[in-house]
Amino acid sequence: MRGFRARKVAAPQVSADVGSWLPRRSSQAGDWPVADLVAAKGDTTVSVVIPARDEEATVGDIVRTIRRDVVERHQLVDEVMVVDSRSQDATARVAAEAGATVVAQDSVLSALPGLQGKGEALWKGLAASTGDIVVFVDGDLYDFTSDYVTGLLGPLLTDDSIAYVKGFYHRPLVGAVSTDADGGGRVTELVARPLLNLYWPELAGFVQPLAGEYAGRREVLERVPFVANYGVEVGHLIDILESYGLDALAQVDLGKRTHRHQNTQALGRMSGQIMLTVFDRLERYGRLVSAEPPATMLAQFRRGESGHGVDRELVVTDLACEQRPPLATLRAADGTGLREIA
Ligand SMILES: O=c1ccn([C@@H]2O[C@H](COP(=O)(O)OP(=O)(O)O)[C@@H](O)[C@H]2O)c(=O)[nH]1
Ligand SMILES: O=C(O)[C@@H](COP(=O)(O)O)O[C@H]1O[C@H](CO)[C@@H](O)[C@H](O)[C@H]1O
Repeated sequence: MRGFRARKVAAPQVSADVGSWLPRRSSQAGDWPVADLVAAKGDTTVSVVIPARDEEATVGDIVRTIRRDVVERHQLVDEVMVVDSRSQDATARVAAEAGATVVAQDSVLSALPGLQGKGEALWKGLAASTGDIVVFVDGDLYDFTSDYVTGLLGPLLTDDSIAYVKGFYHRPLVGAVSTDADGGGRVTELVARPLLNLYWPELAGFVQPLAGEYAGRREVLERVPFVANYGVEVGHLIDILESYGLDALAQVDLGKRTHRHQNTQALGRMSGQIMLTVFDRLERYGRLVSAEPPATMLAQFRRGESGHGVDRELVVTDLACEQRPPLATLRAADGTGLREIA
């Protein structure tokens, strides 16, 4: 019998577009020295907006680090704002004592009914802040450094063709007794990355598509909707890709990110919110038309009082959420500057 010759099968590859985008639009925080950025800044103004719900343990150090390094020592950042997202703890006081401008989420654009969620906090922070460039930083970070801010600003202050920059990092999963060096980003690895690779393979090059640290030009951020809950990040990536193209997006390696982790039931709800956002965008951009809209109720089971025939507590969450419209449409409709109605 002739020797069996395995058919040479080419190794799977990302698309040529992603393959060329990766080296062209990826950098590291160290590529952007703060002195170069101050020189490049000119009269461009920069706001850092920190969404914070019950982050009294961490928000103060984040604000102090930003103020020390890139407000006082180097005049790179013009505004440090914390959006108090209906906190039940001392987040607002801790942030104010650290030197942040603190706005209560529901006090911004208060003529509108307030919504619950991270995206709502970000949208309100965008409306209340003033910078030409806005940097978003989560308020639950443990090893935050101002490199996060300079790294995200680098591409935006030096290349007008870039509209939005995502951070990426190694993401340890810090447990009570051990740490998994790359175990973090569970929703990213189990939900967001597979969905984006299946339906928006143009975004396959993003190392951390759900990164909570990112920055954008106000003129772009005010022209995209904000999903009010945890779907906000994936919604941004898809909407900005569709409206501005892949080359308007970039990413910067910020090293390592350690943050407060939610439990898996909470991440199950986050996953559902992200999936609903992706399904909404699939319909919106005509990439998939479903015969039936997805349901929005998520039933979860946890230890607790028995019921419904099982020795578990049944917890049902409605994952549906509103999407805040692009802020620019509010201004257009109102005919005044947002600042007046913020
Ligand atoms: O309704 C919300 C939910 C979250 N956050 C903030 O958004 C950031 C990221 O949220 P979280 O840590 O809950 O998400 P995770 O990082 O666990 O995915 C944190 O600073 C939260 O305090 C907020 O301001 N309002
Ligand atoms: O990336 C993820 O899988 C989640 C959960 O992270 P961990 O598994 O707790 O490290 O965290 C991110 O996702 C949220 C939804 O997009 C963002 O809002 C968070 O800022 C980000 O931390």
